[in-house]
Amino acid sequence: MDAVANTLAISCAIVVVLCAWKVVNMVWLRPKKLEKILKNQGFNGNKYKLLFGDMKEMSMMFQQSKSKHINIDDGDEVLSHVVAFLHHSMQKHGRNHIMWMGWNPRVITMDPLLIKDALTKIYDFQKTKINPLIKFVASGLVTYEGDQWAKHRKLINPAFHVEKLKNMVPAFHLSCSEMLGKWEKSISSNGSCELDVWPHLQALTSDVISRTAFGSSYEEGIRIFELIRKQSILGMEALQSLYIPGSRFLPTKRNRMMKAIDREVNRSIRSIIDNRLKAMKAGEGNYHDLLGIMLESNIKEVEQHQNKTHGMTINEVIEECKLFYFAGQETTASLLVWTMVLLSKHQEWQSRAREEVLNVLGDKDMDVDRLSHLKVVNMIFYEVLRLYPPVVGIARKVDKHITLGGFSLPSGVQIGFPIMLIHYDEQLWGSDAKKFNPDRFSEGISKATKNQVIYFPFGWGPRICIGQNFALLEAKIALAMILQRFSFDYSPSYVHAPTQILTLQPQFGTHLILHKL
Ligand code: HEM
Repeated sequence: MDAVANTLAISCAIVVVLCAWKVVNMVWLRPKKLEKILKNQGFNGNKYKLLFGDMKEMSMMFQQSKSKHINIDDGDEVLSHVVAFLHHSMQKHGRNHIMWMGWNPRVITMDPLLIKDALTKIYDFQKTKINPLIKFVASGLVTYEGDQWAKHRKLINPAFHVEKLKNMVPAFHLSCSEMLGKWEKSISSNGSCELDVWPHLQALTSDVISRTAFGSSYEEGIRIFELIRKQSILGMEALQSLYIPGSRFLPTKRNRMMKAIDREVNRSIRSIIDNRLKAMKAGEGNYHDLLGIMLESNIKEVEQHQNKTHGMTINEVIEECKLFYFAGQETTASLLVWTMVLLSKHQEWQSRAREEVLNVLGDKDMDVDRLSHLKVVNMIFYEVLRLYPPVVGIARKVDKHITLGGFSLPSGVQIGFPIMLIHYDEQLWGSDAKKFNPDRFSEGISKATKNQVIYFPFGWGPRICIGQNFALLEAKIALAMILQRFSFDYSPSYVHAPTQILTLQPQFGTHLILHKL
């Protein structure tokens, strides 16, 4: 008996020692080893701090920046407001440096060749998984790797073909008309009104996703949008704090809320999909929406290979639908809101864009071919996406030893591509980098960037945003319709405070004066 008890005690002791060793290795020995390897190659950065790395300082700087109002004309102020920690650490440690995401080192690079190389090799440089709670906010295609990613990308691609997008123009148009109808009602007898356009633009892009994804109205999807918006705020909070492995299973308030929201969103989307599948079986309805095209592409693939593993499961389809809301809604609202802000500031560009819209479209119907002639509007969008990219940075990680541009990156290292810092960089863009100048895009993106990867608001390489044409078409229609009906300017109560809540958003709304034309 004693022998059994002894063996048990020794086994337990070994397990405890092994676990303790694993934890010590994870939070101290391994980070210190990686720090040494990276420092020896010239990457400077703050010294690794146990468990938190740079997270505490990052969170503190984020909170401090939130309480400040900034000068729209001062690019450095904008940067130190939006990406406070990164901006500060790049100034302190150089263009290629390291920062600590908890116990994981992240190499931040401003080098276009490294960016190009890493974003092309998608099998070597994979998405970072910082906090598993983020899966409640964005899962599906954006998070998959390898064969699973390739399969989903192939199945979802047809939904975003330009030919399919053409069929969605009436839905874009209808959503915009409804929003502008509300704006018109707010106009007072002097022909003007003050309006916070931010919630209206958010409602517009929600409405558009609802109609184009599900062919249903915003009213039906309203609960889904609200829930997904709440979920992104909780997700952003989770991202700001250190993730302790396994803590997602603890019954904390945030965990419980995120799980409850997720259950409810899944239930709502499943019911939409079930109804759709029934309608498809009965040969009813139109299948020109994202869900219809995705289900059709899925069914075709399964039939072609006579094998269900070639298609997506219903749960996977639900994840992709959630992703459309998340990835497509706030991002496009962000593009539109910063466009209105910058055109309020730069009235000459607002006039040029309106003149073009009236010349090209007049009172004719919107169609994709006519919209493609809006050159000035395009240049304005490119410049807005440069200065106010809805996604301010992306990251990857390496799971095995990789060489990148002569640097040796051991397994466990992450790489950060600070989109916004790169877009503002004077070495890459010239001395007017921080100024609003759509003319730089007058001969297209390749000319403006001299064919370097220094402009990537939609990401770059095989994993480039699948919805970029969708977003730009939607934004074009919305801006054209706004310019046809209104001119706009800042209200005295407008406060410029772009802030990152997963996407780049106006912290205090966007109060503008609208004048009916
Ligand atoms: C102005 C609007 C938008 C911006 C700035 C934007 C930005 C981005 C960026 C930067 C990425 C790459 C992320 C990475 O490489 O880590 C991405 C990927 C993605 N975006 Fe967008 N996006 C926009 C609109 C949309 C829309 C409208 C949809 C769908 C309705 C969408 C769906 C996706 C998806 C599914 C991915 C993942 C692609 C993959 O991994 O293969 N996005 N987006």
